[in-house]
Amino acid sequence: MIGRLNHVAIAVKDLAAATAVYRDTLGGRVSDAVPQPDHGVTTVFVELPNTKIELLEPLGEDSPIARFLDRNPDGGIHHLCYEVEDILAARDRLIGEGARVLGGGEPRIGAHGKPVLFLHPKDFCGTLVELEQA
Ligand SMILES: CC[C@H](C(=O)O)C(=O)SCCNC(=O)CCNC(=O)[C@H](O)C(C)(C)COP(=O)(O)OP(=O)(O)OC[C@H]1O[C@@H](n2cnc3c(N)ncnc32)[C@H](O)[C@@H]1OP(=O)(O)O
Ligand SMILES: [Co+2]
Repeated sequence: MIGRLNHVAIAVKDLAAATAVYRDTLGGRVSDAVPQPDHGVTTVFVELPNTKIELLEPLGEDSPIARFLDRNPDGGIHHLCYEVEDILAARDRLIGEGARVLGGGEPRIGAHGKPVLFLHPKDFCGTLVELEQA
């Protein structure tokens, strides 16, 4: 079911500083910062030859990454995003296997304009998993 690794997300308190680290210190190719109000984050993508790094900063009052950053004030790896051929079929299969699909199970449009879902970290080796329609 899961396919390509679309991105690895890193949550940070200071997106500009993190972007400078990936651009200047690591020599990465970074995108502009894009506010994603529906998701409560602002994103920067670092394009790599084989995948992407998604830098995330909280946006707004009840950002879903706020408590993660309280627990990890220096930032940290927040989630992995895998591509799937059919996100609704993947969702139904996962629910059938007892996995917790977050956000009521309805896909939402993510940073790449495609439907995404999130799976509870407690069901996936302590790792927050995002699925993106390929
Ligand atoms: C623009 C879209 C973009 C894209 O790529 O398209 C994005 O990626 S948007 C990314 C931001 N949005 C989300 O992350 C949505 C899904 N996430 C959530 O709904 C929450 O983050 C949630 C429910 C996974 C956790 O929220 P919160 O930390 O506030 O809940 P708790 O404090 O109750 O934590 C519960 C339990 O889970 C552990 N936890 C939380 N986050 C993570 C994580 N990222 N990785 C691993 N574990 C995590 C937390 O430590 C708690 O464990 P416990 O043992 O009970 O203390
Ligand atoms: Co993501």
